[in-house]
Amino acid sequence: MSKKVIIRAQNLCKTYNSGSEQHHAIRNVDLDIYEGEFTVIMGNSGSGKSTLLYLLSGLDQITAGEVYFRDQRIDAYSERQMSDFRTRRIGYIYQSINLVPDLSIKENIALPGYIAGNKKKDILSRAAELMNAMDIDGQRNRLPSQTSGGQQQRAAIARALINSPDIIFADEPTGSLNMEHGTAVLDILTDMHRKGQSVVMVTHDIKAACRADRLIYIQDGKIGGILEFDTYDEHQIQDREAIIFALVTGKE
Ligand SMILES: Nc1ncnc2c1ncn2[C@@H]1O[C@H](COP(=O)(O)OP(=O)(O)OP(=O)(O)O)[C@@H](O)[C@H]1O
Repeated sequence: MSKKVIIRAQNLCKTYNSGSEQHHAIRNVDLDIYEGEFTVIMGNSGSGKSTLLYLLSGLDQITAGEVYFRDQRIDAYSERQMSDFRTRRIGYIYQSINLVPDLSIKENIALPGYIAGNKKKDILSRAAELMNAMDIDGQRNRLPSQTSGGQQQRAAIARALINSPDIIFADEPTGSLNMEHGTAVLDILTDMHRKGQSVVMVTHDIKAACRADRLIYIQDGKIGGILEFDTYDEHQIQDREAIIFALVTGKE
């Protein structure tokens, strides 16, 4: 069966201008992200991973090239279409978690549902289902500051899922977590992917990268290599780690 493309980038470029200086962060990238796959993006610090994630998800404007979501060109969207795309089609998980400090865990999770204009009853039942799945039911009425980093990141994942997005983008979702919490978050993402969710995750962590169906290595704003794997199986983790390590160190 042929794979379906969910996000396509063609000749994608991003240049940052700071004063008289220009920095070409993404340089002529052609890339397909497939429906239902767990795609991982790796690369050195400053190689352009976060920038690429922002461009593929429509969170930042491209300098040149084209970005497609299925057959629609998102870089040509009107402001209204883009806002609708961001609210309904994608879920974004930030390394810094980014929960609203004055809202409870439940209110944070529900917020994008209200922004999308969904019915309160539906939002609350979906939020309850997600809090249960993320094991944060007991924290529902607490402020983020009254919960652990792992619970906050699980709440951020629930928030990203509230509108049942077509694709989840996660920028180093385990970066601020200890190993136990980080593994729990990876297990949740892997489980979502097994149920058919398309996931794109940036990570520095080779163990986390082992969850990938497809690994994209970014080097100086270009694609430096791509690895394709079979379905993730914990028993193959050491082999997979060695393959990823060889790609990453061979390119540095
Ligand atoms: N707003 C900006 N203005 C100017 N330069 C920027 C801006 N944002 C990023 N850059 C530069 O673009 C390059 C790519 O940045 P990006 O954040 O995408 O890298 P990254 O691979 O995600 O890095 P890290 O792993 O350290 O998070 C870097 O050299 C960075 O300094």
